[in-house]
Amino acid sequence: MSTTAEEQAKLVETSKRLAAYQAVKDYLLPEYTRVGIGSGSTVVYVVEAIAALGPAVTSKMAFYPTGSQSEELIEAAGLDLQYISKLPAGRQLDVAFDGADEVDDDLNLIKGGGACLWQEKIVAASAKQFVCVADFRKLSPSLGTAWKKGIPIEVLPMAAPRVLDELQRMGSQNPRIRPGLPGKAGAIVTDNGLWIIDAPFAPLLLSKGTEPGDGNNGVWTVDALADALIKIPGVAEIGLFYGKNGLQVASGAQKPVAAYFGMADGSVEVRTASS
Ligand SMILES: O=C(CO)[C@H](O)[C@H](O)COP(=O)(O)O
Repeated sequence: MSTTAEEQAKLVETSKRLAAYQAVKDYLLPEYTRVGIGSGSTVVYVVEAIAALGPAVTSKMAFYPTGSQSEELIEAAGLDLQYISKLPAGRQLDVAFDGADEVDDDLNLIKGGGACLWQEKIVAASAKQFVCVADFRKLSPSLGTAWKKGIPIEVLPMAAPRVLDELQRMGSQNPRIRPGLPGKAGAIVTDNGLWIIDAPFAPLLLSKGTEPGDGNNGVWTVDALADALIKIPGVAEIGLFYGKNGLQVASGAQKPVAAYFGMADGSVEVRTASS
């Protein structure tokens, strides 16, 4: 049976909400005091689920945003807004929730569809546990399969032409500076005053158990590509969240400990990191 675009959009929203409520139920413990809040449309439901717990649970918690959108979400929900820049050295967030544009079988992520990737990575890596929430469209065997717009890369504007050249040399097909939203002339400007380049690559190989793909034949493993991208002069941060997961390192993990997917049949699929 075919679904209309409107029905499909409703299904997607329902699945985002299901994933968000389940993730909050499983990972937001009442004793927690510091919580990271990511960006995007799925995180709206995370904040809704948290606010629904009421002040008896949330009043002892501080919430740390990943940009101006999540700042507004936290404030509008009446939750205590704090900043990661004020988190004392040696302290971590108890948990951080965020969405993703694509999630592979190894829980590597593409993020940055909403242009918030740099702060998102800092907040995720500042948390003891990073939990991803998404709808069924984000599940993918390998990054670059479902999300075709390219890997979001945050760049210093003056370096953008050189970065584009280098990305093409690395095999990216038609990397582009992301334009501003309707009504804004020129490039999109991030919360950090930088630009975003979207760089499509051929689907990325999982790093685990694979010969390192170094791009020589146009094929990269996630880790090899990420390590190469972050070294390009002018690149501030990349939208690949990769490397070790939160079970393997005490802090600094970019990969989630668990990813929650709202499915089209109304169930929630949970994928957890293996050690
Ligand atoms: O990385 C992000 C923003 O930079 C978002 O988490 C990602 O784009 C997913 O967004 P949505 O929940 O709207 O699908």
